[in-house]
Amino acid sequence: MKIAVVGTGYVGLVSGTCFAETGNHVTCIDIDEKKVKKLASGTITIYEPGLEKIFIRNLNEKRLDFTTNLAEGIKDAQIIFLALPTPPGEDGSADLKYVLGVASELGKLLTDYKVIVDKSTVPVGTAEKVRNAIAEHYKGEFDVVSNPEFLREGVAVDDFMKPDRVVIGTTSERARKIMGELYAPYVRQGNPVIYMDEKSAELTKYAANSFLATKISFMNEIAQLCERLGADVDMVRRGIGSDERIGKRFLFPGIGYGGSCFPKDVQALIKSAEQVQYDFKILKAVETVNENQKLHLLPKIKHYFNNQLKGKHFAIWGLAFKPNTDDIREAPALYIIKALLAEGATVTAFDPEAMHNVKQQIGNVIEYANDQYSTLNNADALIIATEWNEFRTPDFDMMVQKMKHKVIFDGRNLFDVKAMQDKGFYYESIGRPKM
Ligand SMILES: NC(=O)c1ccc[n+]([C@@H]2O[C@H](COP(=O)([O-])OP(=O)(O)OC[C@H]3O[C@@H](n4cnc5c(N)ncnc54)[C@H](O)[C@@H]3O)[C@@H](O)[C@H]2O)c1
Ligand SMILES: O=c1ccn([C@@H]2O[C@H](COP(=O)(O)OP(=O)(O)O[C@H]3O[C@H](CO)[C@@H](O)[C@H](O)[C@H]3O)[C@@H](O)[C@H]2O)c(=O)[nH]1
Repeated sequence: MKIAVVGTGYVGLVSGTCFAETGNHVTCIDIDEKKVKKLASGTITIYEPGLEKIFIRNLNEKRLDFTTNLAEGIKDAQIIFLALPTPPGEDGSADLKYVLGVASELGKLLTDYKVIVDKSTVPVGTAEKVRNAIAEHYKGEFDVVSNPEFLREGVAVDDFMKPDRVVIGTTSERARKIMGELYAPYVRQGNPVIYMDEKSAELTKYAANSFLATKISFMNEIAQLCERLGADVDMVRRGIGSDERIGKRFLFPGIGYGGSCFPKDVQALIKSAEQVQYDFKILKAVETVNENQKLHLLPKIKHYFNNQLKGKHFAIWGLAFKPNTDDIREAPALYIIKALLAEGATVTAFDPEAMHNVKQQIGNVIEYANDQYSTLNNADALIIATEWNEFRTPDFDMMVQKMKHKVIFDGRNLFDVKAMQDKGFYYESIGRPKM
């Protein structure tokens, strides 16, 4: 099939590459000239495990190409995906200006039947708005389908190639057939395609993210209780996770959920509810808990240093909002850094993939180290903000040699509490006894 993908960010690039991998011809379109130039010349623009290999393969086999020209990019496409940003607007609701802007441009360009697919995360009613924006300029036949994306950064290729499910929202038989054909290679791997109407598909995406965010905030509150009552959240997590109705996944407490999706999507669903006079109480609490959790380590740190952080030097391991990505959008580490700097402390940080993005965003207000151990020179304490695998079994002897004090505040519960005590560290983590 011939496919166009408008927007070549995390979702657009992964979707486009993975659609090419199953034999389709994909043209990716982006307004960012620099990005398109890089991609067209074979340089990948995001860090996503496993993506580069299939990106290069499909580029070389001429199933994948890149352009800034929308008209050229969609000319031969049977299906046009919109993988455009939907950032929070001023009031927190999803800003549709990118999606509707492109829809309107498409209206001026269409000359024959095409399926336009909302892959972006968009509020209920957006398919209708996209349809209207196109129909304002184009009187011929076309369909608008909602096909939300559920991939996670860091495992995006796997999630896309072997999705738990594919949700296709359309009431058009013609569009349903085309979308069914496109996703057939994935269905053959035993994963369901779930067909529904556009509105239900749109809401499914927000419901999924909000439910997962709720799970995390719930566990973060259980962790708070554990700290106050002397229980161990690791034990509680295992104890409840083995109940199949609860499930083992997404029960890890930490320093709050970040990323480009959960914070904005929870906020957008609260706003959508407000617009139909519904007060989504649970989600509001989920958001508040998360805001507090991002700085949960701060009082612990301040307490340890007798409220005197001025002049103290902190090492930070991990800047990305989660491991295996260079994405720092809403990364808890950035909130911690801001708070430490405001208290007069200094920071040296290391992240395997995200440092270039942090440098771009906050510049040289902190120092950047070339490896995890170099952050520790003269550090009064180490703060762990992202659970990269390489942080899990560090050389503790080397750490001790470099650090001024053997103090660790772990926002991701990487180490065994008792083992840290045996090694002589002062070690505080989330929802577990402190040693
Ligand atoms: N990042 C994720 O893990 C993820 C997963 C599922 C769904 N989503 C949703 O997918 C959508 C896209 O997210 P993302 O993370 O890929 O965003 P992104 O910011 O990484 O990428 C968006 C791209 O669109 C381009 N763009 C902006 N305006 C354009 C225009 N007029 N024409 C062509 N290109 C244009 C930008 O230059 C950018 O490259 C959002 O709605 C998001 O909520 C994201
Ligand atoms: O038990 C857990 C699991 C996750 N997190 C945090 O939650 C955030 C989000 O993690 P994750 O869901 O793995 O990453 P995303 O790439 O943001 O993916 C989410 O957001 C995407 C964009 O909408 C969806 O497509 C995915 O299905 C959804 O998982 C991160 O800050 C994690 O550290 C926890 O604190 N505890």
